[in-house]
Amino acid sequence: MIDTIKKVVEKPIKLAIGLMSGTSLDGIDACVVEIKGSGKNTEINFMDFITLEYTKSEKERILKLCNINTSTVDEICYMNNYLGNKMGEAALKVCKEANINIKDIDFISSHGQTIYHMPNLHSTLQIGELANIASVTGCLTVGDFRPSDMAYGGQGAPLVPYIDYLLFSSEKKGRVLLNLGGIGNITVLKSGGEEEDVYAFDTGPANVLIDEVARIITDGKMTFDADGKMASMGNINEQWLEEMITQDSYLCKNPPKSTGREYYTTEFAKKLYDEGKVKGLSSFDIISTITAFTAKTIQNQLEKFVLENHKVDEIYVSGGGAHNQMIMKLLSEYIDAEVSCIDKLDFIGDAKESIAFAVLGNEFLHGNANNIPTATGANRKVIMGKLVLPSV
Ligand SMILES: Nc1ncnc2c1ncn2[C@@H]1O[C@H](COP(=O)(O)OP(=O)(O)OP(=O)(O)O)[C@@H](O)[C@H]1O
Ligand SMILES: CC(=O)N[C@H]1[C@@H]2OC[C@@H](O2)[C@@H](O)[C@@H]1O[C@H](C)C(=O)O
Repeated sequence: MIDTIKKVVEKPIKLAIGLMSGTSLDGIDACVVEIKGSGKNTEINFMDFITLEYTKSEKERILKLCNINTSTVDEICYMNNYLGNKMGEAALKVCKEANINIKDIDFISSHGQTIYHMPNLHSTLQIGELANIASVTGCLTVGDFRPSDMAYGGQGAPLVPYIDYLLFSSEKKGRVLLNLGGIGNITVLKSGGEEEDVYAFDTGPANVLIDEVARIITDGKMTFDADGKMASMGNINEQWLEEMITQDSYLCKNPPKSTGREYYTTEFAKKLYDEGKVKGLSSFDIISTITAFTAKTIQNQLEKFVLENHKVDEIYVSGGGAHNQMIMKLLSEYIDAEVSCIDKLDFIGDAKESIAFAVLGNEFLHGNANNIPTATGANRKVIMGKLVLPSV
C-alpha cells in the first residue's frame, strides 16, 4: 500500500482528476490537471473540464435527501453508491474529452455531494462512495475531506481558501476570491500575507434562491436565470431588499461560519416569491430583487466583517454566478474595489472548485495539513482526506 502511494507522490508531475458536485445540484464537475510539486510550490497545468449534468429525476432525488422531511435512510444508502458510480463516469468522461487514457491518471480527488451540513454540531455528510469511484475507474481515489476538519472542532467549510492561498496570493494587492455557486463564499488574501492571515467564510446565498425562483416563474422549464436575463427585465424593490437583509439571521453571525441548503431551503425561496407577489410585484421584479439580494449580501458581509481590518483592491469571481450579468453589474456598483471574473487571472472560473479538490487531494497524499483553521474554526491544522486504493 505504502508503495502505491509513494510511487505517486514521488512523481515530479502528477496527472489528477478533481471532482466537485456542489450545492446548486447542476451536476458533477470534473477536471484533469497536471500538478507539479506541493504546498507553496504547487503549480497547475489545466488540461480539460466537463460537467456531467444530473438528470431531472437525479436532481429531485438528491434534493429530497437534503430535506429532513423527505429524506430516508434507505435512499441515502442507495444514492451514496449510485452517485459514486456516476462520479466515476464523470472521471471517465473528462479523460475521454482530454484524450487521456484513464490508466495514466495518478489519482482522483472527489468532494462528494453534500446532503446535510450541521457546522455547529461538527457533522456533515457528503455522499458519492469513494470505493465506487475507484471501482469504475481503477484509480487511486481520495476524498471526503470535511469530516477531518470537523473532528478537530471545525466547521468543515470552506475548504477552497487553502487553495486560494496557494494559487492566488499577491505581493502587491489585497485580494478577495469570491465563488458564486449555490452558496457564496469569500477568501480574503492580504497582500504579501501568510497562511495565518487568510480569512474566509460563506457569505450567504449565491444562486440557490435565484434558481428556485427561476423554476417557479417558468413552471420548471428553466432551472436557472441564464445570464441574469429575467432579472434584468425587472426592477429592484429597494425597500424589500433592505427587509431581506435585516431579516436574514445568517448574515448577523460572526465568522468562522458556513451555511447551505439547510438554511436557504426551497421553502425559503418559495416564501420570498409569495412575499413579492403579496407586495404586488411582477415575477421579473421578484427575481430582480432576489438577484440583488445575492449581491447585497456580499456587500453587507464585506462591510460587516472584512473591510474594517483588510484592504481589498481586487475581487475575482468564479462559479456559475459569474455568468449572471446582473449579479456582476451590481457587485461593481455596490463594492468599492475592482470586480472581475477570475478568468482575468488565466484561470477557468467554472472549473475552480474541481481544480481546488484535485489540489487538496495532492496535499493529502503528500501528508500536508490542508485546512485553514482561521477559515473553518478548527483548533489545529489537519491532514484532511480519506483514501481508497484501486484493486488492480
Ligand atoms: N449562464 C449562466 N447564467 C446565470 N447563472 C448561471 C449560468 N451558468 C451557471 N449559472 C448558475 O451557476 C450555478 C452553478 O454554479 P456552480 O457549479 O459554481 O455551483 P456549485 O459548485 O454547485 O455550488 P457551491 O459552490 O455552492 O457548492 C447554477 O445553478 C446557476 O444558477
Ligand atoms: C458543506 C458544503 O458542502 N459547503 C460548500 C457549499 O458551497 C459553497 C459553500 O457552501 C462552501 O462552504 C462549501 O464549498 C466550497 C467548495 C468550500 O468548501 O470551499
